[in-house]
Amino acid sequence: MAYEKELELALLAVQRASLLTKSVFSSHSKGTLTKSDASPVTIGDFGAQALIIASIKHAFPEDEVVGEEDAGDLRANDSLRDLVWELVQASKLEDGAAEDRIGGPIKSKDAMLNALDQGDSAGGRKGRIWALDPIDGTKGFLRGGQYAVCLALMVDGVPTVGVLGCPNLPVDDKAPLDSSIGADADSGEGKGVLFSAVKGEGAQSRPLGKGALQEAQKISMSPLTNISEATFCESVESGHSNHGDQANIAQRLGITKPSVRMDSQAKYASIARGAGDLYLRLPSGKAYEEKIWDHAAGVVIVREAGGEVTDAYGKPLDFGIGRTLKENKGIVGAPKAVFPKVIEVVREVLNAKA
Ligand SMILES: Nc1ncnc2c1ncn2[C@@H]1O[C@H](COP(=O)(O)OS(=O)(=O)O)[C@@H](OP(=O)(O)O)[C@H]1O
Ligand SMILES: [Mg+2]
Ligand SMILES: [Mg+2]
Ligand SMILES: [Mg+2]
Repeated sequence: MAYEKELELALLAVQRASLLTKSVFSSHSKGTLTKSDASPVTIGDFGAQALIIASIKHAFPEDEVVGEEDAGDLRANDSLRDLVWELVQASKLEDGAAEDRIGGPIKSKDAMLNALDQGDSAGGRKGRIWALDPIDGTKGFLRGGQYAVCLALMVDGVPTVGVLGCPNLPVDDKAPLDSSIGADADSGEGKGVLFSAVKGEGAQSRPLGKGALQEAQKISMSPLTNISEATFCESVESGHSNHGDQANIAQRLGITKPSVRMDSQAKYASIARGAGDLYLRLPSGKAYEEKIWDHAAGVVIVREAGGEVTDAYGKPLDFGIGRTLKENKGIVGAPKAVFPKVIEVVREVLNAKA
């Protein structure tokens, strides 16, 4: 199998970081800060990024990383830095051999800050670059809703290996997807899934455990024959995608089921395993460049499960031009068989506004 070592490293690193985020949710003060774009970041985001980058650099020292966070706030705030350090030290896989394969514990506070700062790659079209979102859906995480730890390896600008850790999704791939899934105050007890895919090799899910990797099973998108029976997933925040346009598209497709709103790339995971069908993310109107770490892992997983993902105009997503998808607007994901119909209707709705 291609990229076997990269996949195992990504699965174990995402698993360890997902366990860190769960421990922040259940027992720590979350150390929440507000970033310059008014979005939240917590000690969970910092700790998860440091651990994952340390694992990548242990196994593949030459690889670059495009990560959402950096160590700036921690370098300026001693007590926050100490909180993250405590958290990082406490986050170990229960299986010693698995923990060793991802490099074991980070050696010092300085090493932790340096790892965090190594997510500073400018991205690009050449070579091996990892895209990392240590907590996607930070607002969902804070509420006890959906969030995801997201890691993808891009090779020459093409997402090639993708892993999503979704601690608050049900283990059962076919569990019904209703609108309560993205809601608040989920303890995550008995839940947690690791999704993964390698380009050309299919997509899988397995329970999110605490030690060695558990057995995986193949996932695939639902063989949707009647599009009016589709379930579509969208963001919780109306500022992140246009709920009005999305409702309009659903109506034109004859969809009567209410949308399922949830934070994070848990949306991609949910359609990839056939629990939902469509992912609609229409531009919210404000000038916004989608970040590659918000999509790269989910896109490989959906494609390998039998889906297609492009921007809202049907244009291929270009992950090779930097840290953002600046040549794309919005995102649409659907099973391959119905994708052309979905894009046709999305274009109609966008053209009607132009
Ligand atoms: N204006 C705007 N438009 C589109 N997207 C934005 C915007 N602002 C932020 N973001 C990014 O959205 C990430 C969360 O996306 P979601 O689809 O999960 O949105 S939501 O949280 O459910 O509302 C979120 O990821 P995290 O920061 O990792 O939580 C942001 O990177
Ligand atoms: Mg963020
Ligand atoms: Mg994100
Ligand atoms: Mg994030």
